[in-house]
Amino acid sequence: MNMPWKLARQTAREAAKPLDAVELPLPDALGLALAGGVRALASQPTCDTSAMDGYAVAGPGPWTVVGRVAAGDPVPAAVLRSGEAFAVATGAPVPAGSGSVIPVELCAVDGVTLWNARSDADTHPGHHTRRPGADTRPGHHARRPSSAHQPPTGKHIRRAGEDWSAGEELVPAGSPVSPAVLGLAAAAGHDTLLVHRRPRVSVIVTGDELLHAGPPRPGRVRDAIGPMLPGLLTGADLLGTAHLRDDPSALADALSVDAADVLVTCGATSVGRADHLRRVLSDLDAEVLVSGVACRPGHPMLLAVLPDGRCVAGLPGNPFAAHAAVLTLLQPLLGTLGGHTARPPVTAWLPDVGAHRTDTRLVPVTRSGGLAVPVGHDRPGSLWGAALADALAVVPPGHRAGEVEVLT
Ligand SMILES: Nc1nc2c(c(=O)[nH]1)N[C@H]1C(S)=C(S)[C@@H](COP(=O)(O)OP(=O)(O)OC[C@H]3O[C@@H](n4cnc5c(N)ncnc54)[C@H](O)[C@@H]3O)O[C@H]1N2
Ligand code: MOO
Repeated sequence: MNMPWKLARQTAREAAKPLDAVELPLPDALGLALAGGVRALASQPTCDTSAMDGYAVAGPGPWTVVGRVAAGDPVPAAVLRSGEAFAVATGAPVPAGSGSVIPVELCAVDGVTLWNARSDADTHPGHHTRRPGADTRPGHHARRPSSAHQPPTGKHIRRAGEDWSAGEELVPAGSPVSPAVLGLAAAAGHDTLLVHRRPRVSVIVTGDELLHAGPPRPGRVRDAIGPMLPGLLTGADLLGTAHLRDDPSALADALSVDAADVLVTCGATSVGRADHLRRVLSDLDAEVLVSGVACRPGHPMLLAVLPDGRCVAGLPGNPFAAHAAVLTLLQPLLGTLGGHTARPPVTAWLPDVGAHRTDTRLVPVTRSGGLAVPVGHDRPGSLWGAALADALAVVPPGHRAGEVEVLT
């Protein structure tokens, strides 16, 4: 009795535990799952910092410029008093007592005297914003901006801890380490991250009829699964691919590769004379968790656990059936081993494609604006449809038109 498709996926997700956690330098952690939450080692910003090139000011203007601070400088020892200003660069620490920062393009400066030129222009039409160094002609008081306007407190100052505080959890365990997570972790003070190690996979392709180069001919077909698999082993390390004849003892030997966490077999899942997988697994005392799934294509797929804990994913020999089995069983298993939290399903609206009465159909589609469009060419032996598609739509038994899950 074939297992319902949803239950088979769930079973695969729960078939193993996450692999060991390892501390890796940031670049090596890319794509792995966090084994612990990323906590900030320091607040951001660590001190009150200017968000603009300009002048930090205290109290109402005009102000006297009493100092200067550049990016990379320590926090100035000075404490600004009302009527004082400090020239500041974007990213530089502002002195204690700073009420706000006035961007340089809104300032007028004459020697050490600073005005907020924009407020002057606002209240005295005809006066224009002046850049520092522009001709403000000392002594020509009638032409000087003279407003006592005080910019809103805190304007253009990034206060200490405004983004996050030291100790705060920024990204939860189980999240994938994306490029942005790497940048965030560095910003928060980390040189390394604690992540789950990547599952190691060995692939075993079986079949007397398979060719690995050149055109197919009557009785011989090109191996289409071997070339497809590496790109589908998301988040895993492929140790190697063995090509075997239809020979049970060779299959049993290949399944004893103990460097792998997961062994992926291709072919030999069915009931023909040369289909030895189930018998070999039984001889090896494997526990078969999934033996057939109620889905089209791919129903002979299987999942087993060897006595030493290594998992075996059995992909059917028909190439599109093998693709369906990877998305149904192998990817959820690899996700769990790699410590990845399951992501919520992605859905799209699919027209009526003719559901199966008892089995879930996996249908190659392209997606556009929430709509899934079947691409056809979806016979089990052909990867043509899957190659044109950007997802497989999951069509439950009896489904008509409507929203369905899509696998990518
Ligand atoms: N009596 C039954 N026969 C079959 C059943 C069944 O229920 N009862 N199920 C069919 C379905 S569905 C599938 S899928 C296949 C599964 O077969 P196996 O996993 O045992 O694989 P093979 O028999 O070796 O090959 C099936 C088919 O695929 C071609 N093949 C195999 N490997 C590759 C490869 N790496 N690249 C390209 N093509 C491959 C092979 O030449 C066969 O044509 O069983 C059905 N039979
Ligand atoms: O797995 Mo088979 O049809 O479903 O090729």
